[in-house]
Amino acid sequence: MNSMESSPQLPIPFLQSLERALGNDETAEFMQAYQEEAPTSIRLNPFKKGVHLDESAKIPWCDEGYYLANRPSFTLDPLFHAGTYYVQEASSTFLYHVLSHLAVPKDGVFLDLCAAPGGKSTLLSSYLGNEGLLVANEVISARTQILKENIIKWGLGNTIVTQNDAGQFQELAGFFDLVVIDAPCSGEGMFRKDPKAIKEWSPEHVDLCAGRQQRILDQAGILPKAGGYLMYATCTFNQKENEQNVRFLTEEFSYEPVRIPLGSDWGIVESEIACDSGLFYGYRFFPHRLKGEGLFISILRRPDTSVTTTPKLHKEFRHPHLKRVSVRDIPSELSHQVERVNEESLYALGSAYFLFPKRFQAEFEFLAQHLNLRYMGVFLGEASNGQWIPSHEWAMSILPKDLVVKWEVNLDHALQFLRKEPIPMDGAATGWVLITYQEYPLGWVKNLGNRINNYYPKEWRVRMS
Ligand SMILES: C[S@@+](CC[C@H](N)C(=O)[O-])C[C@H]1O[C@@H](n2cnc3c(N)ncnc32)[C@H](O)[C@@H]1O
Repeated sequence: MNSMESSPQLPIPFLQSLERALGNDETAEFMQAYQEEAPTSIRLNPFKKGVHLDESAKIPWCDEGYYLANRPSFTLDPLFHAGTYYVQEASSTFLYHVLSHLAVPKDGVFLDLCAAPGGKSTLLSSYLGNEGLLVANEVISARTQILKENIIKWGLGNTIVTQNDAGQFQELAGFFDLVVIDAPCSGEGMFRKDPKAIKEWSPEHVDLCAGRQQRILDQAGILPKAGGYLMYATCTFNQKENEQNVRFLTEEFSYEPVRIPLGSDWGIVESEIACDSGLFYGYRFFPHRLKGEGLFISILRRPDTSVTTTPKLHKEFRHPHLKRVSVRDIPSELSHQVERVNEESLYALGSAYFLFPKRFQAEFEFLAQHLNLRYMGVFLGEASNGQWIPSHEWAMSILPKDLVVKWEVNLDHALQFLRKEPIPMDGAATGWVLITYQEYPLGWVKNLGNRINNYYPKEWRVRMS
C-alpha cells in the first residue's frame, strides 16, 4: 500500500523521508497509528501521593508514570490542581529510566535548559527530591510563567526558575551535573497530538530548527561538569535535528558515548551515531511501535578530565533586589507558622520572603549573579501594611504545615474554591485557613467571621463549569 495516498494531510516530503527511513510497510503502520487517538498518561508526584492507579497500567520505562483508559477532565480534578500528578506524554517519561540507570547523584545540580511547560523539569525535581537542586530555564516570558506555575504546583522547593537564552549561561561552564536540552524542534513526533505542527512543517523549517538547535548546543556543550551528563532530546524524527546535531556536539566538545539498556518489548529503536570520536547512541520513539508520541534522545558524558566550576560561599551576598535575611528580620507570624525557617536560608525581595535549601546557598548565590531569576525555592508570603499574607506557593509546597489551621472540603466545595467563589465554612476558626481536599492543600482563605475571602490566585482560577 502506498501510505502517501492514505493520508493527504501529512506533508509529502515528510512522508517521503519517513519511507526512506522505515520502508513502505512500516510507514503504513506509522500512518495507521497516526489515525488512532493518542494515549493519555500521567506521572505521579512521589512527594504528594494522592492518586492510586492500577499497576498494570504502568508505563514500562517509568515507575511513576501510568496510562489512563480515557482522557478525563483534568481541569475538574482538584488533585490535579494540588500538584499530585503531571499530565505527561509517555515517551517523555523515558528520562526516568535514563536517570535510574545512570544513577546520577541525587545531590547534584541539574539544568533543564529548554524547560517550559515543565514536563521534564517536574520529573527532574522529583528525582532530586530533598537532596539536589534544579535550574529550570525558559527563554520566552509567557512560557516561563507556565513553567513557574507547574514548578510551584509540584511543590518540592528544590528548583530555581530562570528566564535566559542559552547564550547567557557562559559563566556557568562546568557547573552542572546534568544538562537536559529538550530543544525546540519541527515537532514531527507531535503530528498526532498537535495538528498545528503539521501546518508549520516544511523542509525549510526543519533546516531552521536544526540551525537553532546547533546554536543552543554550541552554547550549552560546555555546561556539564567533569563526569556530568548532557541529554539532548527532540520530539522529531529526522536526522538533521537529531543524529547530525549529536555529531556536531561531539565535534565541538569532548564527550563520551552513553548506552542505555532497553526492555526487549518496549519498542524503542536504538540508532548508532558514527562520530569521529567514536560510536554514540540515539533512542527513537515511534507511535506505531509503542504507546507514546515521537521522541529522540541521546545521552553523552563529559570526560573526567573536563573542567568543573565550584562556587564558594561569600559572606556578603550582593544582588540588586534579593537580600539574605535571618529569622530575626522576618515577621513573627511567618516564624510561628512556617516550620524549618531556622534550618534553611531565607531571602527577602522587598517585603516578600523566600525559603531556600541551605546546602545550596553558595550555588544559588552564584547562579543569582549570572541569571535572570523568576522563582526560587518556596515563596512563603508577604508582609503588607503590617499584616502577614501567606502565599499560595507555600500552600502548594511540601513544607510541613502542622502549625496552620486547615479545613477539609468535598469535591463540590473544592471546585467552588478553585473557581475563586466563596465556600461554606460554618464552624471554622477565623483568620487564615488552609483549604484541603483529600488532605492535599489547595490554597488559602481568610475567614473574617461574617465573610470568607478566597485567596486562590486569580490567574489560576478554574473557569470551566
Ligand atoms: C520542546 S519544548 C520543551 C518542553 C519541556 N522540556 C517539557 O518537557 O515540558 C522547547 C522549549 O524551548 C524553548 N526555547 C526556544 N529557544 C530557546 C533558547 N534559545 N534557549 C532556551 N529555550 C529555548 C521554547 O520556548 C520551548 O518552551
